[in-house]
Amino acid sequence: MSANFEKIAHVARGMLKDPSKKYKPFQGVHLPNRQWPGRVITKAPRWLSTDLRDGNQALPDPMNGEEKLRYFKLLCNLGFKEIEVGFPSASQTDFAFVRHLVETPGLIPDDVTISALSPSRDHLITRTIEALRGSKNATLHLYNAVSPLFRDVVFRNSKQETLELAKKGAKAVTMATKHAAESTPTNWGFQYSPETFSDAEPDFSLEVCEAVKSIWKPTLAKPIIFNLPATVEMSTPNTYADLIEYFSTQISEREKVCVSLHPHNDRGTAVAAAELGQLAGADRVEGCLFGNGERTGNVDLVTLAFNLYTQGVYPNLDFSKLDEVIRITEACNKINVHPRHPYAGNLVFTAFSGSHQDAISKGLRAYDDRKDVDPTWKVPYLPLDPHDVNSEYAAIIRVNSQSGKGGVAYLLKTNRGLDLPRALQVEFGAVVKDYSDNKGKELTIGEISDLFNTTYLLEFPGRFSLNDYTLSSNGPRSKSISCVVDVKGKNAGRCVIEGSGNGPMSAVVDALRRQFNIAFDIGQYSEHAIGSGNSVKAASYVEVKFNNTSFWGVGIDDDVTSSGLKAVMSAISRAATEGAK
Ligand SMILES: CC(=O)SCCNC(=O)CCNC(=O)[C@H](O)C(C)(C)COP(=O)(O)OP(=O)(O)OC[C@H]1O[C@@H](n2cnc3c(N)ncnc32)[C@H](O)[C@@H]1OP(=O)(O)O
Ligand SMILES: CC(C)C(=O)C(=O)O
Repeated sequence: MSANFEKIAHVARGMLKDPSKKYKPFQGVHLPNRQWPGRVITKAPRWLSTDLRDGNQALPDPMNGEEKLRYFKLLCNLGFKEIEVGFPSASQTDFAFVRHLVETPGLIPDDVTISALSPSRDHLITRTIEALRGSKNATLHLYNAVSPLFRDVVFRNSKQETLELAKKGAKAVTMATKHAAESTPTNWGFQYSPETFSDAEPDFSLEVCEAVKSIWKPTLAKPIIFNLPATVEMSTPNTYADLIEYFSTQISEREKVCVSLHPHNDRGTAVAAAELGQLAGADRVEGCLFGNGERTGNVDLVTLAFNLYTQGVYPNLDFSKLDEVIRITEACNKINVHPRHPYAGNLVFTAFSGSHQDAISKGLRAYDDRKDVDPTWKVPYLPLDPHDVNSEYAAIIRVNSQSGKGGVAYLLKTNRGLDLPRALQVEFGAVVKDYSDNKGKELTIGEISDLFNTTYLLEFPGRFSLNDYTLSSNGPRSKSISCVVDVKGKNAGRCVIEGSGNGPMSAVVDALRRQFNIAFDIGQYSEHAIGSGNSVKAASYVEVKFNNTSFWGVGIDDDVTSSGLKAVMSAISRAATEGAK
């Protein structure tokens, strides 16, 4: 055997220039009158989480009982009403876990149905029913593969033998559940999966399902679940939808049948297959959180749920605390959620690039301004409001050398309440870009904030800093100012400067010109409050112009006049430093 593997590995190395001899295109069902392309999904399907079965069987280290219980509780809290809790005939861990659920009062909510999977083998069916018996609601899930490949290679069975295997299993299930019902009051449901449905002849899948149905005899009140797995995803998702529509329209007594999907993600299109499958008539979807499961995984139920939600359809699953869901699934599965995972990855609400940040921050501002009259979510680049999954807006915008002024300004606004005028955004954006380019890494908000303080001399004063001031009025448009100014560098020391003008700004310009012979004009000026109540502060931004060169200054103080004067000192100190360079 090992010699064979070596040989295959040797022959198969490298991609073929002409793969057409080795790989054949999938032949789908002929369905010229297909209806699904014209439909829209308007309601959530029935969901079944198979995290504890298909997900668990695919883990390098399957969950232990404690982890399974934690996961089960999570699934119940999220709103799942059908949960496949394991493959109890496979291991004592699974069997004991299912018994623990059943035997511990209150663990399984009354409206939750647990289900367990069994191959079509008598002793395994008996053991599975042994595990489930006593649960208020339980689904016995029977499966056997029906495709030609499995018939030929795995089972070496004819079609007839495959059909007989399914019938034998179905009969064994009927017998065993009847027997179990004599001693325990379980409300039994039945599910059959023609495994490898996606690669089977559609008419043969139908034939097997009809045979199982005639044994289980579903009613309107107790429909049978036919779960039609894309055990392996075979082709583009439309081909799966065709198979589902074909099955859904051809199966007899459709009203007594729940058509269920179980898409795997081999081609990366399980989500699309599940959505098109619903258009094609399916009522129910099986999958796992974040797409865990065999190989490339089962369909991701989180993505499916949010795909509905962002079309305005409530999915009947509540992922409000998405961070907690991620934490628990990562801990139990020991597999991390990818940072780019739809809706859930820790980078999916994050923009580093300047034009994205600009559009997002404008979009968020526009949304905030109009949401009371029009709550429709329309923000560039963000299909979901991060608040709906408890994410902080601050996490959306992160800064590196690809970022622009808008993102930086957004962070200063959200983290420090500083609403920078556009021209100052441009100036400081360039400062941040230089800094991050040199650093070659993402900047934290702490670093950006420190850089802002250093650049605009908010913590360590520059050449000129305001110590105190007195303002007096000489009439309606005439003010005199006296400022105590600390000077660093040349002529260092403390001095008092005096001047007058039609307001405090023009008065301080006059005072600086008189005392230090500094001639400049005030360009743009703006101020705003930061915070509210007793702790309110004022932030002032001023542009000073020396000939054609402008420098921005920033001042923050409890007192609004003081913040303006500080902004002037900040600007002229920066000009003095730049002039000295
Ligand atoms: C697509 C899916 O995810 S299906 C679910 C798959 N999950 C699992 O297999 C997890 C748990 N499985 C197990 O623990 C084991 O495989 C068991 C307990 C079920 C069976 O173990 P074993 O008896 O040692 O059999 P083993 O796993 O080696 O091989 C499977 C055998 O069952 C047969 N088989 C496979 N599926 C089925 C089925 N649905 N119904 C009946 N027989 C089946 C195979 O043909 C093979 O038969 P063979 O021994 O005559 O060749
Ligand atoms: C048993 C079935 C439902 C399955 O897991 C699959 O085919 O992928």
